Amino acid sequence: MLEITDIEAGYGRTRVLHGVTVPAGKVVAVLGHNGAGKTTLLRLAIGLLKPTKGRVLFDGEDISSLAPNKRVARGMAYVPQGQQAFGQLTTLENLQLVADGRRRGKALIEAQMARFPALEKFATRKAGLLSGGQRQQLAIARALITEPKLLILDEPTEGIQPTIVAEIEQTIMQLAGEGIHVLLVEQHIGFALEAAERYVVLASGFVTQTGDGGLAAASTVRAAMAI
Ligand SMILES: Nc1ncnc2c1ncn2[C@@H]1O[C@H](COP(=O)(O)OP(=O)(O)OP(=O)(O)O)[C@@H](O)[C@H]1O
Repeated sequence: MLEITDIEAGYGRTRVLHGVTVPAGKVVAVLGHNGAGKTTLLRLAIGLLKPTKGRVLFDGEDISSLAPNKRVARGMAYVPQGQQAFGQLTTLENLQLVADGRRRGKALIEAQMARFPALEKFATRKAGLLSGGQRQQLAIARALITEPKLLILDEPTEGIQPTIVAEIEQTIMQLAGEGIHVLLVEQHIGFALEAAERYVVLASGFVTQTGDGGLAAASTVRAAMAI
């Protein structure tokens, strides 16, 4: 699906990613401390940033210079940090904004409401009044309405109450079961490794470790991150 090979990228003259390679996998977790370059890597994956060296492959095709909208059209979806939603619109209206004009738009909304019962419960509530966790579920639901092959999630559990963290973890595992690939940035190592098939650890823009996911990898990762 997505393969990122030997990437150099940054902002202006500042190079942030140095020779970064991310293996393919159903769920791939990107771990690392603040400022390690995790968000930069996701921005590169969706095309908001172009590499100065290296390749981004999607379904075997080099998409390194493809614009973000074209990547979305090919089946990539990106949920940035921060539980973004249109706060003055209701939950349902937020979903309709993405679903309108799509064949089966109504069915796509219903499927996401079935996945996230809180969204159905609060369908008529303004998104600005939802909890952070519910808004994150809304952001993920909006992305899923585009029927992606690959969902890119930037810190989906940041600042969210533990019950919804568990629900989001369940969702990620379900998605993998449905054949949707996930590229995930997370600060919660246990959460990320439990869900991940593969992981990479980034430090100062370099990959310092890569391996198979699963909770057994947690101590190795914590040692690599010195925490
Ligand atoms: N738009 C930008 N212009 C210049 N430098 C940037 C920009 N965005 C990020 N950086 C720098 O790139 C480096 C990596 O930032 P990035 O946000 O990718 O890290 P991160 O691992 O996602 O951190 P966090 O966990 O805090 O979100 C940092 O040194 C940051 O200051």
